[in-house]
Amino acid sequence: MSRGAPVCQHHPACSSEVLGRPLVSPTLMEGPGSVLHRKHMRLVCSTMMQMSTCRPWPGWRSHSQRPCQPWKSVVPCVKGLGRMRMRRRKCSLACMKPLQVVLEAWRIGWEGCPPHTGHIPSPSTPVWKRCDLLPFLLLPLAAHYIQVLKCRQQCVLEIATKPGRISATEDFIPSHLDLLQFAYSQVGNQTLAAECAASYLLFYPTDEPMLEKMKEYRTELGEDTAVTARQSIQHYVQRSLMEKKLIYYAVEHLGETFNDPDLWTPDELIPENLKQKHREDQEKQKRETLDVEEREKRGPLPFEGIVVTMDSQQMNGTQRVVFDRVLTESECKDLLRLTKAAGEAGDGYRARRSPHTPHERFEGLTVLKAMQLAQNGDVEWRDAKLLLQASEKSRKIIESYFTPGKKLHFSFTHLVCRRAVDGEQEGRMDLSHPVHADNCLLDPEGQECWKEPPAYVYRDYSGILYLNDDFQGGGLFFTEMDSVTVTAEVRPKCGRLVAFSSGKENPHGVWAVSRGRRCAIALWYTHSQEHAEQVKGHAEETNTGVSTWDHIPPRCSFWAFLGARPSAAAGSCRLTRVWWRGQRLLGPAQGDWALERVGGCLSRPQQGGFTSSLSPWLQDRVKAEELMEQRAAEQDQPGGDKHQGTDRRSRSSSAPRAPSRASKPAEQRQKPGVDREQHPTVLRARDEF
Ligand SMILES: O=C(O)CCC(=O)C(=O)O
Ligand SMILES: [Fe+2]
Repeated sequence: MSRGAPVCQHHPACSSEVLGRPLVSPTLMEGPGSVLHRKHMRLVCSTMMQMSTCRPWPGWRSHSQRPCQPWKSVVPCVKGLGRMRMRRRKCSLACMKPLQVVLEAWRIGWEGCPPHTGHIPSPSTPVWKRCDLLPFLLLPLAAHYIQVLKCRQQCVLEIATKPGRISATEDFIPSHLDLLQFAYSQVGNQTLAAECAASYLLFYPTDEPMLEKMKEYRTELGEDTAVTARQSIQHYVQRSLMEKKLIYYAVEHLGETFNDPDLWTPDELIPENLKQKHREDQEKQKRETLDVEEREKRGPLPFEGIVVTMDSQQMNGTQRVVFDRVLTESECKDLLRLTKAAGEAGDGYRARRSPHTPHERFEGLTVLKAMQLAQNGDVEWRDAKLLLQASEKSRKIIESYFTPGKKLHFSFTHLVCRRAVDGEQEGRMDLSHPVHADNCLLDPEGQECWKEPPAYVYRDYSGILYLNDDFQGGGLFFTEMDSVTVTAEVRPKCGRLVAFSSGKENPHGVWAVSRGRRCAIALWYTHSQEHAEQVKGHAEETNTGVSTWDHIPPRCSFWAFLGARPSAAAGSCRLTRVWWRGQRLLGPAQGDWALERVGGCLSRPQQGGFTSSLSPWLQDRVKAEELMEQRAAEQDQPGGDKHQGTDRRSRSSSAPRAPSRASKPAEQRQKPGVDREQHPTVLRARDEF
């Protein structure tokens, strides 16, 4: 990387350096094909690279495709720079519009003023023609001007935001120039490479690696050859610096605030009190980083018998771990029995049978669905309860390992199986689950992961608790941000829990399941109380006619409306709109579906097109736990069925059962003879929940 430390710490390629472990060893950092070389290739400019035709992906088996030559991207990259300039100019002009209006009004007022002072206007003169008041107009005008400057400063974010995205690429222009200088040097155009390097140095004048590069270019081009930065970049930097100076002056003296979009703003421009805050933020970030390192030296796990099979280091990444023996063979069998019912329920993926690949069928079961099935007598209570317990056990393990002392809440849990569709496996080249990150939208070309909807941005940790290994394929793998370089693989097996932080540091995917059925409990956790699956009273319903985002409680990240077509049959409702921070994600803005009946806070965005009862967002886990409690209370009552059904109690996992609704009397269906006492050995000594 040619960029220096201040930028480096914000750049994904350097993030592991910040965490204390260099991503690449120095020997790997040079020469074509080196890690550094590849990293450069994938930098910001790749938005414009034509890589889609030549990019392989994990699972790709054809040898016919061309290797990539990303430095061919110089031309689109240069074009990109031109387009960028135009967009920024347009944006700046738009910022000036309100100022022009005010200035025009002012000019009209000023024209009527006599050339000398001391003019006393008559009281009936309109305010804007009161020349004696003109000095007082200056203050609002200055405030207005500062707004214009701030607006212009934000223009860089507009050009750095890809179409369809909400968040901008950090340090966009300097990164672009950095890539461009590299690409030019690769194609042997040292003059333009040097020009780009000089332009880059306008942003980061003390950047050591780039200064080094400049020296090399000068030597290659001859000391007499003049190397200057691009004029457009010179103007841009000069003007931007001037704007920043004025804005920061206003911040210091007029109580303005400013969210500087640039990382390159020189330190000396920033007022002392802001610097102080900046330093404190950095300190905090450093402390958090250290905390992560510190946490690598973990304390004892909250359960006996569990082993850490692989840690982050062994998995070539950060915040990754594999635990074994989280479940016993018999527990896996019990849970697998539950998955049979999941096959019919088709829940968990919102009833989509093949959300990721047509070559596999996905069958899922949420904790609530499992409890409801148990209530109906379709599955065993103990199996449904085990699902709740296993997910809580995993939560405790993950919390104690990654975030001791900081509560992790459930965000979403489902038991999910992927079954290879017979006759559909021949020549298959896709994945069971494409490479993704769990809390952001992975953009491998841009080397970014966008933390914005529809990603589940509030997820902090992910866990997958595997139940079996009698299938072909189906390994979990981690990659770099490019989504192709595999850094670690995990083979599922009963009782194995893989856990990792849900962010961009952990892109992952699942190899195709080419034979059999692979089952696991997928778990996501959050630090945010707001998004916790189990917070009682969080979900709410209202009939108060919320119709715009302004009416929605600020603590809600998402808001959904349930509505019915005026002509729809009574009770047939569907989710008609979902809002996220003022933006509509789903459904029409106004009009034909406008008959909203109920609105409510969502803990996660609901993806389109499902029909449901009135409260689809009511928290699964709360309800599941309530059902469980209800069930336990029923059994505690004299005459409760804990005195019945000993046959079930004594049945072992190895004796297959076919739970059948028809075989049970109706009253027993509600309370099959299982209670907490019946499974003291299912989870071991310290397994209190
Ligand atoms: O099942 C697995 O191993 C991973 C699944 C996964 O990554 C996901 O559901 O987000
Ligand atoms: Fe995932």
